[in-house]
Amino acid sequence: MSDTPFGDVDHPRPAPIHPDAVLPPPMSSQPADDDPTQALNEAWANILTKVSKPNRAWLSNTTPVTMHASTAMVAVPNDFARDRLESKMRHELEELLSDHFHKAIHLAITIDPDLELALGAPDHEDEEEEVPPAQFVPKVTVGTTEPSTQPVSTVDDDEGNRLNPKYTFDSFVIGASNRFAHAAAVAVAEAPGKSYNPLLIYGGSGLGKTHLLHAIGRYVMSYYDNVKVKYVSTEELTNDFINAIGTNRTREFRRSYRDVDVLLVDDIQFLESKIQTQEEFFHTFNTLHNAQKQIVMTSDRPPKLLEALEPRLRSRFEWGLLTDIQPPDLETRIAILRRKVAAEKITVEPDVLEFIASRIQTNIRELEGALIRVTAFASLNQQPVDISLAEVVLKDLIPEGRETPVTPERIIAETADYFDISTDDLLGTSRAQTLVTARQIAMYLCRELTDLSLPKIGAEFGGKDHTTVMHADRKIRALMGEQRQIFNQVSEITNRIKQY
Ligand SMILES: Nc1ncnc2c1ncn2[C@@H]1O[C@H](COP(=O)(O)OP(=O)(O)OP(=O)(O)O)[C@@H](O)[C@H]1O
Repeated sequence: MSDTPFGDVDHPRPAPIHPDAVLPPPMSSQPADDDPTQALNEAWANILTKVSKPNRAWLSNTTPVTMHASTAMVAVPNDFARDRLESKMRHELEELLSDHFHKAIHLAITIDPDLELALGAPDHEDEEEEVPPAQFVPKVTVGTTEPSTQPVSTVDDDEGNRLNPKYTFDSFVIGASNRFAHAAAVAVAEAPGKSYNPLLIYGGSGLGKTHLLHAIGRYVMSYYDNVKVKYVSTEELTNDFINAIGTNRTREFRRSYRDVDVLLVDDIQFLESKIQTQEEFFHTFNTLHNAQKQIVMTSDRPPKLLEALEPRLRSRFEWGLLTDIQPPDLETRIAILRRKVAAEKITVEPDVLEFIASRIQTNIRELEGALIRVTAFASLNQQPVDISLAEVVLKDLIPEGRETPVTPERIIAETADYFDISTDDLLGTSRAQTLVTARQIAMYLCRELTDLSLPKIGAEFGGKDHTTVMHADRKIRALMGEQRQIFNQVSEITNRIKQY
């Protein structure tokens, strides 16, 4: 009996192809049948069209190397990609290769760091550098040595942190649909890095996830001394990362995401299929988590349904606490409208609030939009806000019958058509008054009628910044109650969009 790892010495198994083995150079002038490299190139191109969707993105960073007998060698840029191919895709790829070559094919995966450079990927030197542990020291109220149980100062650094001053725990209405998420958010805000880390809040559009994220940030900033809170949407995170790669500033990128005490990341479902950003975020996550810094994320789905997310990232998202937010019941919707009219100091009779709340059931952003339209219409016409008026206004907003989802393309096309301008002009940068108004109305309608986030809307308008969209949204909301012309324009365009 042989003691070699290859079994019987009389019948040695062929030496396995080491992933880093040097294989014969390709002979590109030969026909594909004789040229192993070309044969594999063709097979790989074919496989890219057949591989299952979640796996396809991973293959975009791979390169076929060559064939050697029944072994196909493929290069990937790093360990991360190799792990993924090994653990999730080997079986599928070998099957597809075997089908293509009509014989059993074994896949060998090698790492080619040049590939990473060619892809513009960052160096990995400081992937998970140590950062000092978080220290959350409560602010002390003047005249006492005890920390206040309430936030003791307002957050004056809104610009830097981009936390909406209206999104606080105080302005958040609690109901059965969001009670648990709210309690978890408060627990995290009171003891960041200690109670639940990470906290992940998931649920449908317009249900208050971003509101809670901002409320946590504002609370932490007002309650603790010298804390750094960073709020970011996943689109911004991805863009920052891509820019950092393009300008060789990945170290600065890392510092800006790791030199924080609380990281708030909105809409992490947009990480799906973004392989390099996932990898970068994985290391950022580890660095922050190891230093007991708090991470809070929102998503439209629970992590297990984020199929195109790297498994080790998905499992980390499940380390702490997962909590969902459901659409609010009627009572909560009425309470939200009441809170809203009180905050805006407007008077609307309870039966009208109930009517609006009964008509708009699943999205609180739409609920607020309906209230704005009803009160704007009443103010323009100097009419009391009653049910018959609300019925007229909401008829346009909620057409009878089946509704097809509204897309930004349709909003842009209808708005351009209404103002008799080209879509290029609408999406451009001209400051001519008609174009500015048309652009701002279209942005407002994207905010009101679609589920898109501010950065996503900005991207639809030729790459405008999210703050431009926010400004347009606020401006048109305000103008609707002041200028009949704007109200009519918004209503008519909505009508056309909805009747499409
Ligand atoms: N429980 C609540 N109390 C008061 N206002 C709420 C509540 N829930 C949501 N809102 C308001 O509804 C609007 C939409 O909420 P938010 O933007 O937080 O939703 P979201 O779940 O993050 O949606 P999306 O996934 O589309 O970004 C905001 O103006 C928010 O203040």
